[in-house]
Amino acid sequence: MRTALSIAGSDSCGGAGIQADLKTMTMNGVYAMTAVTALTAQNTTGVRAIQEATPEFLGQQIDAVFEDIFPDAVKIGMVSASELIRVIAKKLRDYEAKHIVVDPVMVATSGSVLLKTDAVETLEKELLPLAEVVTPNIPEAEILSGMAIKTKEDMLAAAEKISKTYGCAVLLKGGHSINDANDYFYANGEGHWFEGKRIENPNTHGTGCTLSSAIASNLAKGYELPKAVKRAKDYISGALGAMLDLGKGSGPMKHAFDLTGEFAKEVR
Ligand SMILES: Nc1ncnc2c1ncn2[C@@H]1O[C@H](COP(=O)(O)OP(=O)(O)O)[C@@H](O)[C@H]1O
Ligand SMILES: Cc1ncc(COP(=O)(O)O)c(N)n1
Repeated sequence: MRTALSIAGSDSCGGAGIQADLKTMTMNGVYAMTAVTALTAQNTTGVRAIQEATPEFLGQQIDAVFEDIFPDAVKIGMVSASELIRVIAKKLRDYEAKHIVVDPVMVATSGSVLLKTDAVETLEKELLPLAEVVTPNIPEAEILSGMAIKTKEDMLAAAEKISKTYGCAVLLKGGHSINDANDYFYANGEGHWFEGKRIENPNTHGTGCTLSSAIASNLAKGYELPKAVKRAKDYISGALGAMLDLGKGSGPMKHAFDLTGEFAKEVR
């Protein structure tokens, strides 16, 4: 069985972070492992408190995983502090980790800041150059590219700039635009759109986490990056389309929806 490691924060309400990653990887037929960067006391209305792991303890979790069950892919989500980012980057370099997907989580859907301001630079310098693909949403891409993104053309320019600056592929997610759910993919000097049908579901807590861990799962299974992204888009559409409605705020998605076609055959 193929394996994947999520290095991310825990979300007590189960919709985002480590919990979303475990559900997504499992549903995508991959054995999931974790290294927890922080605990959050969080629900669908917001983040109430954050308790970071110490850098030493985070390093020990990563060692424990790599020395025993070497992951076929690694997804990195919320890492709030520079010291934690540095430990992750060092370990991934030392172990020569494969298929690294970086979701540069900065602000939760509810508006809470999940990455300290001074840590943005560390993330850019230390983690992005290790990534096979980075998956910013529009506000995150504005920070990484230093450009305002107001139009489709701005999305193309920002994705190209991020890719060329950090030497990785970029999937710039359009979930925050009004009319569609089209994401722009740029790699090796070429770009194209991954089109998604916008689903009228206000419950989008954990969409970014889910998409990035679905991409990591597909890379772990041996799919090339563009196909891994396409399948991850199909997965997120299924999870949003299952129309779960829980909690008082932006609720989580349903992962145990009926998988069809290719997916169903693989995970059975
Ligand atoms: N209402 C929606 N309908 C369909 N796809 C969506 C919707 N909202 C977000 N997505 C998709 O979910 C993925 C995560 O996007 P986004 O919500 O922008 O990320 P984040 O959670 O990091 O802000 C993207 O592929 C995006 O296109
Ligand atoms: C622990 C943790 N990690 C990440 C997110 C971002 O969630 P989203 O995918 O909705 O942007 C979150 N709210 N909590």
